[in-house]
Amino acid sequence: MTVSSAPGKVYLFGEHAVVYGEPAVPCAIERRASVTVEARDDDRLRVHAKDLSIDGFTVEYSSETNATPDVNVSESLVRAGVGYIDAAIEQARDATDTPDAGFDITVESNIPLGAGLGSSAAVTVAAIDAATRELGVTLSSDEIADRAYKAELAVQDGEASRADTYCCATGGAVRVEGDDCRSIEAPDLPIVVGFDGGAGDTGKLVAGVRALRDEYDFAAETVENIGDIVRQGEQVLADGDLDELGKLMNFNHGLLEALGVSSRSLDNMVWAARDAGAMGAKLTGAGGGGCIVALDPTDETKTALRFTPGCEDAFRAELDTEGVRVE
Ligand SMILES: Nc1ncnc2c1ncn2[C@@H]1O[C@H](COP(=O)(O)OP(=O)(O)OP(=O)(O)O)[C@@H](O)[C@H]1O
Ligand SMILES: C[C@@](O)(CCO)CC(=O)[O-]
Ligand SMILES: [Mg+2]
Repeated sequence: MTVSSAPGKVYLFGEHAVVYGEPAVPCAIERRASVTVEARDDDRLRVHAKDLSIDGFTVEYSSETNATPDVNVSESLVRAGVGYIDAAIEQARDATDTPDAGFDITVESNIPLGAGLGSSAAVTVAAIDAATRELGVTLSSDEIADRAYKAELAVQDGEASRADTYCCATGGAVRVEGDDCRSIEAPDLPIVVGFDGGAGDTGKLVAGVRALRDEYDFAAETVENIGDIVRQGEQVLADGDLDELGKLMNFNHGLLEALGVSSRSLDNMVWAARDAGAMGAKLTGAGGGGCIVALDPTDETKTALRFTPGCEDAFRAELDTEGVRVE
């Protein structure tokens, strides 16, 4: 039996624009997904994901021949739920040259699903690490990141950047621009996360931005402008100027809002954080619902968020310097 875990992440800057080759800066946070893998004697997969809740149902799913999930939902919905695990196992089989390897897999996570904290990347990265180790192969974190990116690409219909998967495989703060992925230095960041209890569909939101970008030149320019914010933000991060970092995060949120990926509850939480004195606040990840990230060294933002209608949870998130690891 092998257990691996990987962290979730927040974006300081650059989500969505990173899909079109602009740079982005995600940071791993101390919330992890953990995947337990046990090799089977046959070629079957049994996935037990007790946290997996899509539109209010929980599923324990086995992809064994003729097996059905223990809930009354369509096969396609369940497939969507376990798609990242299936794609991760495909990568692990390929990496170990064992196309018929079967596994019992258990996923446990304290990263909210579909909420912009990179739960899909964390689950995919941890599953690839655990399954390959279970078969006696140890991949470098760069190779795990590359394979996890390919798995995300497959599930998200060919629309994904390397940012989430590289960040959660490597840990810490990273910079991703196209295929160029690297770790960067970051000062202590007083990160506060607000969660509206909801989720957004990454694939749909990315497709929506692509449609706007194709239709309007100014939407394409908005994407490029996000890239300009990231380039400036990198310098500000290196200087450790948190007030300026916050201003740039606010600007980034405005442009994401313009691209149609915010929501009323995300905007409410962003404004509650700013009113409470946060240095800056923005949505994180694909958007549509889910989480915001704010910078505030005091407890004011966290407290204000807890009293904000539509905010279900608010917590401080420490930068996690460790990426994927075997437990
Ligand atoms: N605990 C878990 N157990 C099983 N599958 C999970 C778990 N957490 C996430 N997943 C998979 O990841 C999917 C959510 O990924 P999605 O990319 O939509 O959101 P996210 O990664 O949380 O947010 P973002 O990509 O915006 O950062 C779930 O539908 C499921 O397939
Ligand atoms: C929206 C997006 O930029 C980030 C999702 O966490 C998609 C991606 O980079 O694959
Ligand atoms: Mg994701």
